[in-house]
Amino acid sequence: MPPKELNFITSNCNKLAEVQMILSGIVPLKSQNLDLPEIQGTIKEISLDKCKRAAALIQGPVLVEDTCLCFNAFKELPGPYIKWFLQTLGHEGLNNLLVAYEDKSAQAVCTFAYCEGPEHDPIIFEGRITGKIVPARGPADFGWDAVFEFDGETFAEMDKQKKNKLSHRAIALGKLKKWLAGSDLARSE
Ligand SMILES: O=P(O)(O)OP(=O)(O)OP(=O)(O)OC[C@H]1O[C@@H](n2cnc3c(O)ncnc32)[C@H](O)[C@@H]1O
Ligand SMILES: [Mg+2]
Repeated sequence: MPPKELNFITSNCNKLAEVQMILSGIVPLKSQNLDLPEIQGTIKEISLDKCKRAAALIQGPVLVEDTCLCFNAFKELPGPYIKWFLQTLGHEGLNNLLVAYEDKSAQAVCTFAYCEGPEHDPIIFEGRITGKIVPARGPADFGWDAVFEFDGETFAEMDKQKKNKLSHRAIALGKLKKWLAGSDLARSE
């Protein structure tokens, strides 16, 4: 039997709110608040491992997501370690890291992984958007949104609906939606 809903495992309520908005009317979404251990590795390896851990814990189908912020001048670091960089250095510190470089461009990368259960291989959906790192503007309530500028606006200044149409997360979920449209999961709604 195909699952009738997606179970998004995340400890981040801001991510959850965006995923709820983007998937609204597409597929029923439930969520469990778990902060899963994250390995070191490539973006793909981290998401695959996170998904397998979640499926083993929940003993059922799960959707997980990992977000990276990759500075091009830093050859894509901090990447998956952005959470710890942000927590330690703050918005100003992220800007200071790039002071010595002319290239302030950065890629926001969102990688969803879905699997049907502990015995199944996860499927990956990635979304990527290029912007630049700027001094903070707008509300500081979601991660690095205030220092990531895309098309003249930081994500924090941007209307939520607009962010959720064009963001790294929207691009990744666009791929997930296409996959759902061709799968039993989408038909089971
Ligand atoms: O439980 P999980 O889903 O892992 O939630 P998390 O908050 O630990 O998230 P990550 O491990 O993916 O770390 C990504 C970091 O980037 C931040 N972040 C994620 N998506 C973002 C977005 O769209 N805009 C700004 N910051 C974001 C988030 O707050 C973290 O500090
Ligand atoms: Mg995390």
